[in-house]
Amino acid sequence: SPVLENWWLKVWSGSSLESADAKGPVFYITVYAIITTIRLTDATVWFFILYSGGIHASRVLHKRLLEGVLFANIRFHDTVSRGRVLNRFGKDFEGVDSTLPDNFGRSVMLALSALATFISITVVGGLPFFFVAVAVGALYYNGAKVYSRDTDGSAESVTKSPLYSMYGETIAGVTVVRAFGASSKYLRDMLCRVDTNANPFYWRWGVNRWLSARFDQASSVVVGVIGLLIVITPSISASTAGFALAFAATITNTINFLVRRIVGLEQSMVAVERIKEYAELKPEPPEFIEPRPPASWPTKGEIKCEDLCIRYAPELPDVLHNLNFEIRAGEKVGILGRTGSGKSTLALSFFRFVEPTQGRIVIDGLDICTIGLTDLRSKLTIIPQDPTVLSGTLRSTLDVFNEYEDAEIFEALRRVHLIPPDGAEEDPEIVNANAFRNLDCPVSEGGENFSTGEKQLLCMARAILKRTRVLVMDEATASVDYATDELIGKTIRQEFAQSTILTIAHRLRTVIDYDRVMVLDQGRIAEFDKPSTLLKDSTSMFYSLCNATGKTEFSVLKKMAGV
Ligand SMILES: Nc1ncnc2c1ncn2[C@@H]1O[C@H](COP(=O)(O)OP(=O)(O)OP(=O)(O)O)[C@@H](O)[C@H]1O
Repeated sequence: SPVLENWWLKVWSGSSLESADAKGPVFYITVYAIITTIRLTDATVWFFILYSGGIHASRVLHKRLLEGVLFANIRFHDTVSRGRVLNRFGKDFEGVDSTLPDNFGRSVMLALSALATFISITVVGGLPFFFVAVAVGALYYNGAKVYSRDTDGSAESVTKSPLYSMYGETIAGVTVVRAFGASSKYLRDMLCRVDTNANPFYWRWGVNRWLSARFDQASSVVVGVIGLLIVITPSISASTAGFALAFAATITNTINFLVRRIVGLEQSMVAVERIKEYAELKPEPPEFIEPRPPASWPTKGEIKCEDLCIRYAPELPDVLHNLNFEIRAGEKVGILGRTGSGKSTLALSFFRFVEPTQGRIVIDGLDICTIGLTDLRSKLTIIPQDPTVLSGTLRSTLDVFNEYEDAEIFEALRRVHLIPPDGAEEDPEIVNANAFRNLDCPVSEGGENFSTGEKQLLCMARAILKRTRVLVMDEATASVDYATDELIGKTIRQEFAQSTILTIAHRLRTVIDYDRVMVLDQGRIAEFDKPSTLLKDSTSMFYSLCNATGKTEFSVLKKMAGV
């Protein structure tokens, strides 16, 4: 269109000189208006198509990224900081949403415009103009190469992740940071990271200005050379000369912006590349595998571990070494061992958060690696070390899938002693103050409005509602007082009388009356027997663990174990 407009201006300006039957100004203005209207409509449609396409691409990419990150294996979440993930969803998507379509559209438009300019100069001016155009092109190309090399768009993105990470971590740990009087240190660190992140931006604009200055110089040369050519070529008409000069002046501008847009496009594509990297992460195994296990699986809760070896990543050493054991249906087993002996890893392996590198886990005759993750995880219950409660209401926390009646939920809360048993005498003021009586009571982010012990009890109530055949508890009552722990212990034994229970415990009282205890030592089973049998053997590790609790506690433990 600009070429058409300029061409028409040339025709118009040359008409009175070159032809006898020149038309009136209304004719020329009308044609010029039509050309301009076409140009405007064309640009509007072009940008509409471009932005609709951009938004569609963004949606597709966002969906893929979200699925990629949500279904990525646990190792990814272990090793990649939240800041990096947030950066992909934030800054990188901003690039795809807003700058990518614009850069793409304008790059194409400017490239076409530059091409049209080159062609018109050549057609109108002949071969000398063509050679000048090629020389100018080479000059610009050289500048563009330096510009592209020096404007590394990824630097801005890469330095943003530590900023996000630090922001998140500092906000989450603000009380600890203040308690240690480290606020100013963190502020300084944060400002350092902001500087590091702002640096590439500053230099990018420096390079932009360099490019403009360089191209302006080139522009002067081009206009000068064309002016000289016009002067020494008397055969060129005044309108053609004006046309060539007008284009020479605009071409520098066009190419300047073309180069900046192409480099911008390159940088926007870096964002796409980064999003694609996370969208194509190795996912966890499938949710469902046909044939699916029977709906009633596991009916008994028999567990068999055969030669089980677990490691967190191929490059890391084994954490569990060739474990072989069997747990009978309905058996209650306590798992003990020093810190780092692999207790939590064993618990996680039942849910395939870490996959066995060797061996297998069989529950009721079914190798758990042969079934889908949803089927597996919905049939077992884990109460993890770190109680996870999401924001919402008490009801949505306890009954995530909206499956239970209010009465059932209250019953579960009663069983974990968050509300007193039916018929118990209560002070009306306490009744009103007890948040657990109201299922619509708000639960803030991460359950911050509850104590850790209360959160553990909420997780326990959730498990009671679900009531599965296999229950794994990882220090589930570590933050609960002794008296409540004992009451919970009783509840668990009643509610899960038919279920197999594996309990990781630091408090020996929790597991002392269990059927058997397994003592792990550096990822190997050191002892696996009845607590009373192990207590009778003064050389056993279990005996020394109990003995280490002190004289009084040791005699209580012995009594509880029936020794
Ligand atoms: N996500 C992880 N990535 C890599 N190694 C891990 C990971 N989690 C645990 N480990 C390693 O596995 C070993 C066993 O850890 P695990 O958490 O199973 O011990 P634990 O007996 O449960 O300890 P604790 O009693 O402190 O909870 C440790 O040496 C630890 O370094």
